[in-house]
Amino acid sequence: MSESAAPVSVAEAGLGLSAPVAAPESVAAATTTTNNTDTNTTARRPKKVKKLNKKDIDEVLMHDIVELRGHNHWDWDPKTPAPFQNFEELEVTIGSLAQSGEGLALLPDRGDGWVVAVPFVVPGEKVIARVYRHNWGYSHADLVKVIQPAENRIAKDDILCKYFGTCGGCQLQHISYSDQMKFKRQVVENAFKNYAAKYFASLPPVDPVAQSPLQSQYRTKITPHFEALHPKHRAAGVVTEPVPIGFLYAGKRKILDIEDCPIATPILNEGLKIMRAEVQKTIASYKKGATMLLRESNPVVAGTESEDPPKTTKICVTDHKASITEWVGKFRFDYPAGSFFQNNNAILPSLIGYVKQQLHLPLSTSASTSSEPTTSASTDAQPSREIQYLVDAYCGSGLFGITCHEGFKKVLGVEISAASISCATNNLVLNKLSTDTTAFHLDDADKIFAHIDFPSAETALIIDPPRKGCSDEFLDQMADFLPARVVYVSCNVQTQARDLQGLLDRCAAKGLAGYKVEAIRGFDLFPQTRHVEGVMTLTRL
Ligand SMILES: C[S@@+](CC[C@H](N)C(=O)[O-])C[C@H]1O[C@@H](n2cnc3c(N)ncnc32)[C@H](O)[C@@H]1O
Repeated sequence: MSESAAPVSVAEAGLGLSAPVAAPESVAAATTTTNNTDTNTTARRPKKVKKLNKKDIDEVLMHDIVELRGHNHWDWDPKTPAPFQNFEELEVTIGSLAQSGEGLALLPDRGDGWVVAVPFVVPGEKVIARVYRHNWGYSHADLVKVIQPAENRIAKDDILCKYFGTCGGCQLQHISYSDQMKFKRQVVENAFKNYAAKYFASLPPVDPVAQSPLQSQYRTKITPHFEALHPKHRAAGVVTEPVPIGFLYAGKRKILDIEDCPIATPILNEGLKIMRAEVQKTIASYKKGATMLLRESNPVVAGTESEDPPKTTKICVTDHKASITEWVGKFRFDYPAGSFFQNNNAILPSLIGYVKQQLHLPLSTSASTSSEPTTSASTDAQPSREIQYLVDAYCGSGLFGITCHEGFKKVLGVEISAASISCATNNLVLNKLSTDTTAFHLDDADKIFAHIDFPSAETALIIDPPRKGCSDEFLDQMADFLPARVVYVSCNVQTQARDLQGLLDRCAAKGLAGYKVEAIRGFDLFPQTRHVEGVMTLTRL
């Protein structure tokens, strides 16, 4: 990271979120949110984990707490008791926004500088928070009331969803979309600062986050839950009132009844109404609760070739095994409803266009351009002369291998799920790609290079692993093979940054120059939530 792009807090980064100001009339001056009750009085010390995984959200939060507190939190005495009564209500001023989307408030006079994490707030705001769970030097709290809202808090009437602040699905609807983009850029930067710390000074500035064309009605998959009736009521066939069907409350393992989700596509909300009615009618037949699946699809006969993408009608599919049909630009993908596919179709053309550009950056020159992502998945990117082969690791049903195949002599995808590989192979046929030049293999990505005879100096590698990131074995073999270009796509920027450091460490241990990081950029696949997709491009030195 260059001097000029030195890390700054979210407030400093130009969000204008820091100064507390008088409440405009229209602003929600009082916001009551979740009422968590699972308090304990002893602080829990998280293990300082070497291998970050998706459960380590507390560890990621610690980095934000250290930044706010200004001294090393890892030295904090774990025996320090939480300086609060159970469910104590406190007036606090929010100092920064953590990557979890929670606001952090430092209480210098409590417990040697205790920190309180409060959801649905904006830096600079003065709020009443009720603490309910204590960790190592910080406590989680519910937001009780905003007493001095920030100028840029979205007015209550303009907030997208009436369940915002109660539902655990979205964290950011109370801040504008442009502020969400600044926040997410900072999340990406902080991930590299904290998890690729050894190499942070040499990284290029993190590019602005690419926006989603749709900021609501974008999710093509939702999974609402419901609980079964109490056994006593079920046995007696007594249904006193409808069961809640929806998503988890913020901070609680309890289901909030939701009849409409504004970030889901319209057809999914129509499907949700029908499914909710059916579940209520048949609730007595459920011995256990369940998670429903609703996925948007295009109405074509699955597996058969068809014309151009249909422009209008969509359908809602609820059977896990049924086949979904989805277009990304000119490419068609069929896959089982229950398997992985990206959930924001609207942004995929620009994500794919950007990945194509990055794959084909010239190898020999410094290509640290922060070019805007293109808007079409069929971008005619010219292949660099040197790169001829593409490996798509963790390929799923072939999204990157198929959409990015142009300009490569051969493309090979590897994936551990047999169902996904069979879809990827079928998708080759549907898109009329030659199976001589593009192929998908069922295997563990950890053994990917054992089967590849592409020359490494002419090979580009796309990595798109699950949230836990790459294994040590995967990084070992990557450092042995040394592909000329790597484009790493990830829904977890912390594990992505950790893997960068792991790869560069391995190269350094072999006395190799390793890789130059060309670009790091977030893509907003998840508007209104704290999540961001990271894309990082590397060139072998
Ligand atoms: C985030 S998804 C990406 C899929 C695909 N690139 C896409 O965008 O649709 C990660 C994929 O990695 C696969 N996967 C998980 N562990 C794997 C492993 N050890 N080897 C190969 N594939 C794996 C999962 O089945 C899943 O399809």
